[in-house]
Amino acid sequence: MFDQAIINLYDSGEGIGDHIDLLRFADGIVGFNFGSPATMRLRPVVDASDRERAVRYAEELHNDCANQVIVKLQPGDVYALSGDARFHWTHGFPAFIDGATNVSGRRISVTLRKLHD
Ligand SMILES: O=C(O)CCC(=O)C(=O)O
Ligand SMILES: [Fe+2]
Repeated sequence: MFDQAIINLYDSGEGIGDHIDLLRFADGIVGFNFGSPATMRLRPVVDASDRERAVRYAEELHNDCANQVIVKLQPGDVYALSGDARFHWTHGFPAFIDGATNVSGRRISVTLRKLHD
């Protein structure tokens, strides 16, 4: 099903901004969380019907943030993004949350994806 794995390394004070993964990747993305616990934030984008636009401008197109979903990942946890969560919601790991670093120590993530044929 998957044909690639990306490994990301985050030190304390680092994160990844809200984004939608590129459309060249198929639906169904799986991520493993190792090392530090970390908080993932998902937010719906306004009018995600145009997927190209949603991917390109994901950071500016956030809808009502009260609608956001916070997922607290422990070491060894696995998450999956598919359907709306993959195409119509952004995901990100803020560097700081309420003034505190999201990652304490080092975090390693492994993300599995499939490129469209
Ligand atoms: O570090 C993670 O778990 C997420 C990485 C990610 O969203 C990405 O590489 O597109
Ligand atoms: Fe991503």
